[in-house]
Amino acid sequence: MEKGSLTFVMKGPRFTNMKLLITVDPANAQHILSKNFGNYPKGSKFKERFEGLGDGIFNVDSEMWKYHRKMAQLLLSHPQFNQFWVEKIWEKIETGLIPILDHVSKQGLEIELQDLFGRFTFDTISTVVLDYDPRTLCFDLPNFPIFKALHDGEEAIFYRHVVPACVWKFQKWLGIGTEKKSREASKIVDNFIYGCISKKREEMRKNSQSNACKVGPKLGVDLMTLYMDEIRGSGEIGSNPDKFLRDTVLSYFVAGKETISVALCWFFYLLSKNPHVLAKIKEELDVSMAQAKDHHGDEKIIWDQYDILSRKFKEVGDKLIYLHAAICEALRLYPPVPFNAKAPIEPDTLPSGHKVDSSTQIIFSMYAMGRMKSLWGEDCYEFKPERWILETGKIRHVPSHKFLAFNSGPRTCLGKNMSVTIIKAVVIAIIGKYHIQPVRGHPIVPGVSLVLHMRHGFKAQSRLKFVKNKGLLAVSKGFAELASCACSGCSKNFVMDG
Ligand code: HEM
Repeated sequence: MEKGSLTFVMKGPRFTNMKLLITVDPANAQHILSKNFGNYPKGSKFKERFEGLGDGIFNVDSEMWKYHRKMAQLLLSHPQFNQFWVEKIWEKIETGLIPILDHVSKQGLEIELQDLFGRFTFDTISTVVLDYDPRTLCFDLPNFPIFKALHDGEEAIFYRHVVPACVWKFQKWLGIGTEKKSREASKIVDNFIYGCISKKREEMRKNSQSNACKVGPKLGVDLMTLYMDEIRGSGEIGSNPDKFLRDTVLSYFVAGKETISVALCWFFYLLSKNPHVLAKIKEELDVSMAQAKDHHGDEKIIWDQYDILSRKFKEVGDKLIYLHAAICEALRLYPPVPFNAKAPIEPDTLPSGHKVDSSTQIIFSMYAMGRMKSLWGEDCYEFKPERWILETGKIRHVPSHKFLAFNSGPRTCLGKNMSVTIIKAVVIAIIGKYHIQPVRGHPIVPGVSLVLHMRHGFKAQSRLKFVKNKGLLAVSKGFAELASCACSGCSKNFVMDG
């Protein structure tokens, strides 16, 4: 594609009236996502394919979309919200992720990191969105039906993108294939979310009663509390507030869960293939930690003191320019959302000269755009964080219509900063203490779906790092305190020999 035009047109079988325009041209991206934004809403086709998301932010246009965007911005600028989710993330790292990595490292076991990171982000997103931690991180990585349900839902949506609408609609009518799975998945997801909604209502009721007599626990600063507070008596959300809340919450799960976990997988995979980048990240981290230590003289910061790491995170995290660049670089090569689809309402001519109308399905391939010599240079296939750093040492600004990982224009991802911060926290917590390596011979290739998963998962081995004069790092503080598993389902005790 790169040698010729950056845009080409494909027609589907005659009876389907399918017309696909596939583009990797940044000028087209800028035109569709920003300059002529009004002509490219999500539209009815998108809504049909993603119908399970109902009236959540992903699926809606116009006033409803503005309403969701306003609410999200209200939450993101809430003074306590930032503190709330950063604390929750470190808590999850300390009590969920690290004990499992300690365990597998000491026992010399293999671990499926895609699954592990998926559980970590599920618990984290659930806490941030619902103020409820489902505690799915467990030594045995047992099955939670909600994971399969989310996976089946995603598969069905992807399927709807690749077959003509008449085919999947017929399957839906017959109740077979991915459509059948998706219907069953919906019930599981609904049970989970509606359960959380009623629990939250009960908490709010108790809270308002106890507030009347000025005692009682404070409610969290999560997304659902904010929406519940806002929509009381609001006419903007239709006649079924619980259905509206369910759609809203589900959209955030879809937005955050898989995207961050696959970003983490590809990041650690790239580090394992590029030890020189890992060494530079560690070096930068050591310098920042030493500076933080100097500022707080008496505190001795070591890798397994997550309480101190988390308190210093704001101070240290923002200074980690090389790590930030490495994260952007990984997202360039492996964008968690690998493609995006759009269609115009009115006929239009794209900057590439192609004419489009409402029957044209426009597809951007973010995956291909991240690997184009014309955009990134001859070394575009290399993992080179340096390309993101200016001579002044600051992060280079790359226009979002060229680096589309977080979308561009008015519908830019709202979780961008949060995602980068979560990835930074996990990387900081892991690299100082463990060597992560893919299991030899395990195939690592991208799958074909809405999200850029590793098709066969990420089987890895984790070894405890050897530190000069200290020998193997001790079992983390979090784990030493946790003799039993921290998940919600098993009551196993894991007694570790130091
Ligand atoms: C590495 C992680 C992430 C990546 C790569 C990513 C990427 C994207 C992309 C490509 C879109 C545009 C989708 C579309 O138009 O169909 C998007 C939208 C969105 N993202 Fe993210 N996302 C990430 C994490 C998150 C997180 C953690 C949240 C919040 C919890 C979030 C919230 C949203 C929301 C609310 C939208 C819809 C914006 C709108 O339509 O106005 N994202 N994201």
